Amino acid sequence: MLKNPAAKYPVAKRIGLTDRRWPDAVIQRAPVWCSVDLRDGNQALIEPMDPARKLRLFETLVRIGFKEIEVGFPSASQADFDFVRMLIERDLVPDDVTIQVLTQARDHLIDRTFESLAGAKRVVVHLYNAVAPVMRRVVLGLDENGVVDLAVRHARMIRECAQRQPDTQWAFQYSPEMFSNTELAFSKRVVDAVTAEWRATPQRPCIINLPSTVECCTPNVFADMVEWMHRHLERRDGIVLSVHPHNDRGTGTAAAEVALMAGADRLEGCLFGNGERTGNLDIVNVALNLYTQGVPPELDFSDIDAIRRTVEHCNQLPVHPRHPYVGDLVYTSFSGSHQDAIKKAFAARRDGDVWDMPYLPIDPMDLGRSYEAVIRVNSQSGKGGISFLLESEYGLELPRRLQIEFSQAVQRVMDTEGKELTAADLWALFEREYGLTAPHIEHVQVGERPDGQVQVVAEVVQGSQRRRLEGRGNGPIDAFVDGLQALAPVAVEVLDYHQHAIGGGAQARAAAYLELRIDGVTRFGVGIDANTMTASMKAVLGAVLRTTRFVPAEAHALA
Ligand SMILES: CC(=O)SCCNC(=O)CCNC(=O)[C@H](O)C(C)(C)COP(=O)(O)OP(=O)(O)OC[C@H]1O[C@@H](n2cnc3c(N)ncnc32)[C@H](O)[C@@H]1OP(=O)(O)O
Ligand SMILES: CC(C)C(=O)C(=O)O
Ligand SMILES: [Mg+2]
Repeated sequence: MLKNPAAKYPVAKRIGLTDRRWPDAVIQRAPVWCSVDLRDGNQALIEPMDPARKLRLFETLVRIGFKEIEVGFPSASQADFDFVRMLIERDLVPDDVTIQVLTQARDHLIDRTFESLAGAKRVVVHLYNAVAPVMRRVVLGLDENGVVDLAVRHARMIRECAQRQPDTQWAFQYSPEMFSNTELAFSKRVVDAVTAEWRATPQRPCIINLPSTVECCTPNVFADMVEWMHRHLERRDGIVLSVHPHNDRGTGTAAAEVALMAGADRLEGCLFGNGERTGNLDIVNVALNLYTQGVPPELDFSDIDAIRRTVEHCNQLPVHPRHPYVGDLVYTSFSGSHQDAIKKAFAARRDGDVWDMPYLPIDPMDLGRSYEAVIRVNSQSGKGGISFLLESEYGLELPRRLQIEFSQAVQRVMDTEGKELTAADLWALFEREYGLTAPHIEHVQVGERPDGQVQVVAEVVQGSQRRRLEGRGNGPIDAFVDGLQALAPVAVEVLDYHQHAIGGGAQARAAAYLELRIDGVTRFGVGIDANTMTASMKAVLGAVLRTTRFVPAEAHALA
């Protein structure tokens, strides 16, 4: 790399718009959206879409709610020509949707374009030619007058072709290609000449589309350029001002948003940002940015994964796992402090609250995603994430000190295995750690003795062994602890007790969490059972068996 890049790359330009208004603007409504997936997106694919894929994507775009869809460059290839014919001949374009087709400013291409459009109901014919200095010099070999003449002659040709097909409702669009690399005064000159040729009026507006064909400046400079055009173009009230950002600097979304603030009415882009090189503007990104600021985007992404699958199938390109709003990992927190905040915010959330969720800019449910992937546990995670998964997947509401205790057990596993632990892994570890599978307690009888004390009789089943337990005390847990002495002679003191139901109705079970001091060591026991009392006894038994074993069975054979 160069020590002085300015020797090779020109220093960033400034527009000098000292009274710019866009920084204070707020986007209050959705722009007119135009999908260019089937043209700009398609022309950038390793293998352009076959007709079946094109049609599938077209139908998806319609379902999402696009009213303007650029369906191809019909003069470029037989495939694009045939696709346009198919849409028209099979009447596949809904009444509220307008198809758009692109053509270069070249006579034979315009003729072929109109040939493809015979019988169409509504069409935007999109004309472009390059206007940037490098393109004038190197590609077209024309001076400024020559480029204006090229644009106007072909704009006229389009108007005349359209007049010969009066049954179609025509609209015209012009793009000064490489607008972002062009002197503003020259862009204005070409555009004014084209809108004059098309006689643009508020009643018959045309679309002027300003492309950052190659994104080459910071978004604020692009915004200045758009605002300058917005304020200086002739016949502005007869123009729908559109922008077509690409993403070469990775700021396509920002450029589009500031362009809307600067006066643009319409955005062209592709789903998930497919398109030439680094892609076109990602329409989903901008639409959902609006949504998360309370503006209805007028596009429906309520099953975003189905849309992504279709787009991946049609483009034969994957969507990155970190892609905004849609990637596999974008609603997932691995790190402990994020998980802790998310868990607490979910617990504090009430129906009707505004969305104010740390680390989650949108409710995944709104896009048809679940909360399942919101928290995933690895070595960066803490108690919050672990207990969130046990609660959301298994209904366990662990008390805080148990969360701390269990997270240490999880961390020990993490330290040796270093892999992600799923909710099922955590559950298996929890069952093992707290002895939830064995032993069982059966035939529990709780009664009151003549002296007012409570008596508990139960059977403890461990593998093939059955052990009788009998004890008395001030309450059932006290009596159970007393009975346990004969099986496992340890000092047990109950420090704290939590309990809740898991599930509801006939299937409901109780979870009991007891914090005990056993021979001076503080430990938790966990019990789950259909019966509340049995759940508590299981919790005591589980905690005792975490510290000691039963005395041999022979000494206390079942009565
Ligand atoms: C920024 C964009 O996305 S613009 C859209 C770009 N999309 C595409 O190019 C995809 C479809 N394109 C194609 O299939 C072909 O390029 C075609 C059919 C349009 C033209 O094919 P060809 O006639 O073989 O020309 P080729 O592709 O080599 O294009 C270069 C010619 O077009 C001319 N040209 C390039 N841009 C323009 C323009 N905007 N207006 C007029 N002429 C142009 C060039 O000067 C060159 O002319 P020359 O042959 O006299 O030197
Ligand atoms: C045809 C034009 C609008 C284009 O795709 C671009 O300049 O990027
Ligand atoms: Mg483009």
